[in-house]
Amino acid sequence: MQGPGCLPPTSMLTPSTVSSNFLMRMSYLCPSMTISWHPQCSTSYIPPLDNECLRYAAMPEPVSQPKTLYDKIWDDHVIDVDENGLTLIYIDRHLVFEVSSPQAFDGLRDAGRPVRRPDCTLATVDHNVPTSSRKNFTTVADFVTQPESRAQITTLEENVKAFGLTYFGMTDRRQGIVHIIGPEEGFTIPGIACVCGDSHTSTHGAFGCLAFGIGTSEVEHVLATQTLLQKKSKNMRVTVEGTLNEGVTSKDVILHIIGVIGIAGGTGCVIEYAGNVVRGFSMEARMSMCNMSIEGGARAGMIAPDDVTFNYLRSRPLAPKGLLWDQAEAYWRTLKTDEGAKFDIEVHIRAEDIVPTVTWGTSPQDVVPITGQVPDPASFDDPTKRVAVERALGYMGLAPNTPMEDIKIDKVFIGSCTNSRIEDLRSAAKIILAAGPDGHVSEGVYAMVVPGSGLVKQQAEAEGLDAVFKRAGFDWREAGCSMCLGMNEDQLSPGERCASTSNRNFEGRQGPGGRTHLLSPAMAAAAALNGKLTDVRKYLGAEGQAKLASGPKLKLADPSDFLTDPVIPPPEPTKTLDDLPVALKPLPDAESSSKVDKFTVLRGIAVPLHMENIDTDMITPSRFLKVLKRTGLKDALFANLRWGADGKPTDFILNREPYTHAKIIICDKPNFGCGSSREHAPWSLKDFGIMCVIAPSFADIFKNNTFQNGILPVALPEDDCRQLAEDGEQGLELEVDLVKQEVRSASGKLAFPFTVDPFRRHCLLNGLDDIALTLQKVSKIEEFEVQRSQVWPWLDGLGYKGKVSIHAPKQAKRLDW
Ligand SMILES: CC(C)[C@H](C(=O)O)[C@@H](O)C(=O)O
Ligand code: SF4
Repeated sequence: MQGPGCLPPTSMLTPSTVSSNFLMRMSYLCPSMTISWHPQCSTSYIPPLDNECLRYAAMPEPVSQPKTLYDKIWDDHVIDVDENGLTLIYIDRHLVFEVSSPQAFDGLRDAGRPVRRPDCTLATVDHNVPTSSRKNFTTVADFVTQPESRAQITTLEENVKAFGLTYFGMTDRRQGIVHIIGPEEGFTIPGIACVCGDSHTSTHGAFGCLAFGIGTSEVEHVLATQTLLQKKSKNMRVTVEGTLNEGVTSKDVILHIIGVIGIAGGTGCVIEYAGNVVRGFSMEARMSMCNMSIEGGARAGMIAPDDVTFNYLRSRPLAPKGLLWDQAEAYWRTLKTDEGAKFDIEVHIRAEDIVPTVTWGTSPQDVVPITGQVPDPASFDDPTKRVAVERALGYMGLAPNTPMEDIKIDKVFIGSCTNSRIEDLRSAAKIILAAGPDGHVSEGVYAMVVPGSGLVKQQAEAEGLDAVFKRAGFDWREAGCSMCLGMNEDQLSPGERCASTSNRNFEGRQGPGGRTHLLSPAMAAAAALNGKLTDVRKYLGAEGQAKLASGPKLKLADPSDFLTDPVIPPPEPTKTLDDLPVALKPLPDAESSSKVDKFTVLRGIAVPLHMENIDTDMITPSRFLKVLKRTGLKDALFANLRWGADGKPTDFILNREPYTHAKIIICDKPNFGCGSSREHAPWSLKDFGIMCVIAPSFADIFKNNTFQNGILPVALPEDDCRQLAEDGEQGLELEVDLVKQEVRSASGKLAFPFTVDPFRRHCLLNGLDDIALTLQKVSKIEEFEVQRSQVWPWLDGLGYKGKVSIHAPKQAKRLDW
């Protein structure tokens, strides 16, 4: 239907026939043009039209290659591309929290830069917050007893005031895990580029947007410029078709997928999840899936938006409203992979093959059906795999071939950004009710439920879920990351075994020596009731159904009843640089947070490591993430391997001569630096003196983070790494020559060429600062922002005045790129 005031069909553009890029291109060509959408018929029209506009509007769009969802979103964010494909992309939404931001704000302060788009930035506290009752909360200073946690929280509070950012603090009922609150508030919407200094930013891709984790240096880059320098990832599609078995949730599906593709299976890729099973999932279930894309090594995960997405978002406070909603929805409906679009990797999963799934080892890929057994290392032909399984079983305290259902547990954790949403809590509560009035947490087991946000908690309480949990002996807590990584008091003790709905089971993840089994919320509830890992289907049979039917009835509450807090523009920054408290004054030059040293040729002792999938929890455990600076992390490097429970040095290789002076790591197994985006991992490497890591492959975020800190990641074939590691074993030096792009042994016997992205090489060779380079393109950024406000007007946040100015950096930087 054509609405009144619409243009005649020849100049009428519907979102399905014309791409936003085309509209954008036209508005570039004809700058006086403004673009609007007609609310009733979702038709784009262009008033006022002059002859030039009409000429372009009448031009057919050039026939283009079919595109994937990722291609479309990527293309809509490109500001500038260099000859090597390095692209400056615009970032629409930035979530900030206390762990990965202090050094970034310091960097801004040091350079005299403001936050470019406070209207597109949202901050909260989650990792460090205690989850004990806040009934008697007065101040952070009184409530948070752990001094370093308190310092991180108060530093963020000072920073949001100083820089004028919207903040959900500990007294705000909207506070919660950063990946829960973004979607909950409608801050996350389809089609955007969304980042956060946290690897599980992939969660937001469930809305059909490009969402990925970044390190602290990149957080600073986004705060200062609202852009990022990125290389486009590969397209990967995982299609799940068929009918799910009883008791199988999206958590089981994603664990199964990671088991199939492996922890590095998605490296260098953005995964699109497709198929009837994914389409049938709720937004909560989709978020749990996309959340764990990073555990499959992918940069991001995404699902095309549809009615499920729109229905979830429509009433959210920060989602567009009225005419803007109509415009946005029309655009969002174009965000799907075109017929015939090419994927670099395609994976097909049969839903019928999936049963309730649980991990047995220390990597998210170590999955097994709950009906299965602990694997036997002897059954692995590949010696690397066999050694990895032996190590994992040793850590987990498990004997080969033990039936999974025989494994006793000490603790149960229902929470984390994977599984702490309302549906997760409902599904756990349903199992408790299906156990009948006698259903109770097994003796000797401690079970906790940590809702993902204050609003999830309130909704759960309105639905009576808290009463179900409490009656069954669960501890009902306040929102936060909690035992997912144990930065607050919620931790496992050494040797304790936990059934956990979180996403990482790395060594020491939930506390040094703690043992983690990943599973769904329903499986976690079943484990709590039984005291051991349990097939949830035992509670779903006729008996369970009867108990459910005769038990207390739960009412479903409407989330919009709780989303009633006023939505207000971000506050004005409260401070100028001169009024900042001493702790927030610019850092002295020596500690400046955005300085990169030059890297040309590095010669030094190379420490050999022979483990695959070395994760960043292993490189720098979570208890060292509480620093406010980038330094002081020398002893944090591989801390759980280097220091015994008594604090004394172990015989780990980095504690032995000559490796205490190592400058290079030579690892002969793939996927170095997987897991969390913590930049503390490269910081601790640097503090120890390691300036180069050589390995067969690297996880994407870790690799970016090393470059940002002047550390060179060199990828060489496994066999070359093995030969170099032999020299390392003998305590011989290696030479890494970035000028010639070659690694040589000291004897000159070995010489292996390598390649590095030309831009990154140039920056390292010259010690250049990314942010200063990006700011050279400020006019292109401004131009993009003007177009963005015209084509996607719903993306400007509240309080955006349409004009941002960037202060000149305090010190002159080298800008010769
Ligand atoms: C602290 C943060 C950088 C980290 C991440 O990136 O994932 C954390 O959330 C984690 O889960 O390990
Ligand atoms: S993975 Fe855990 S620690 Fe990291 S953001 Fe999610 S809940 Fe927080």
